[in-house]
Amino acid sequence: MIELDGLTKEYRERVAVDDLTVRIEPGRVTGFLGPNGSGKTTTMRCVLGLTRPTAGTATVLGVPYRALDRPMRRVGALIDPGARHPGRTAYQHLAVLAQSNALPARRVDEVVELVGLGGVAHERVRGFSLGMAQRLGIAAALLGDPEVLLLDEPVNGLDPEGIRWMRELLRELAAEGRTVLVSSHLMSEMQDTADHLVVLGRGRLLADVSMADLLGAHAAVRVRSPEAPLLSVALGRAGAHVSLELDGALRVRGLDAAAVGDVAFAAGLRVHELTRVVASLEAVYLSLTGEDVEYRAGRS
Ligand SMILES: Nc1ncnc2c1ncn2[C@@H]1O[C@H](COP(=O)(O)OP(=O)(O)OP(=O)(O)O)[C@@H](O)[C@H]1O
Repeated sequence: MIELDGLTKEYRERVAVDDLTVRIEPGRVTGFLGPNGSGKTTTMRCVLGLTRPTAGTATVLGVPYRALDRPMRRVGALIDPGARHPGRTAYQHLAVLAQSNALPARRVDEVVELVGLGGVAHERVRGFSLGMAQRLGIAAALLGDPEVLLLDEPVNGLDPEGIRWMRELLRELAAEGRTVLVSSHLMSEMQDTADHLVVLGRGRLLADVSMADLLGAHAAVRVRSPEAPLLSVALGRAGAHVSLELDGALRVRGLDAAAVGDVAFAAGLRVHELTRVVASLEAVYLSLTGEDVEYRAGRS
């Protein structure tokens, strides 16, 4: 469990995190979304005691991070994968971390295998690709077998196989009852990975919602009928919001597919297609954050 209460971080003339109150629950993957500069990394840094909040509190497992006994056994983080000694091998890097945190040396072998770095564990980190460096960062985060994980863009640099591996790993970790907070800009990936979403815009909380509820609220029904104008009127009378698609089909909100079929039947109108349309997280996210994007190409 991670709890933020009125968390605020101000830099000289910029509010990076603005009065953020939210609980990140265990047992599920929580996606942490927001446009560039919306405060995700700053929030994670506050939780990890790396950045001091201007106001408010961030606790993890009920206490501030710095008050945790043996923190690596409780909380794992991937926040700055570049921060490591380039002359060390992956194995040495993890062994130093394990030793300085009183973790058993065998755990190094376990996490090296877990993240798929077995073949390159004795190569210097200097020559690692972005994806290999990410895997090493994940290995370090998992070293203490922690209950809570904070991962800042963990799929950055991973190839499709790596992305799938990461998705399965995060889902397994959450299924084991851990708290998993993960930021990403890859919406299709997030849609397949996260159970819950926390969305920021300019440091403020825009949404704290389950994936099912968010996408369900934007679901629609697509219906084609040779009598579309009449069907549109009938659906409107039944309380639906109806719009016309480019190919002449109707897009219906406010009624599910069964209800749309029933309305058509009751009105004696023929239906040639009836499809439930699941919203994409990308579309919903863009409509949610549209006003709160700070950096946008081509904006005057
Ligand atoms: N050390 C710092 N000094 C001054 N401003 C900072 C500092 N760290 C972050 N900021 C500013 O705070 C805001 C939030 O940045 P942050 O990195 O937390 O956003 P983010 O949501 O993680 O962005 P991205 O998706 O691009 O990684 C940005 O405007 C950033 O420029």
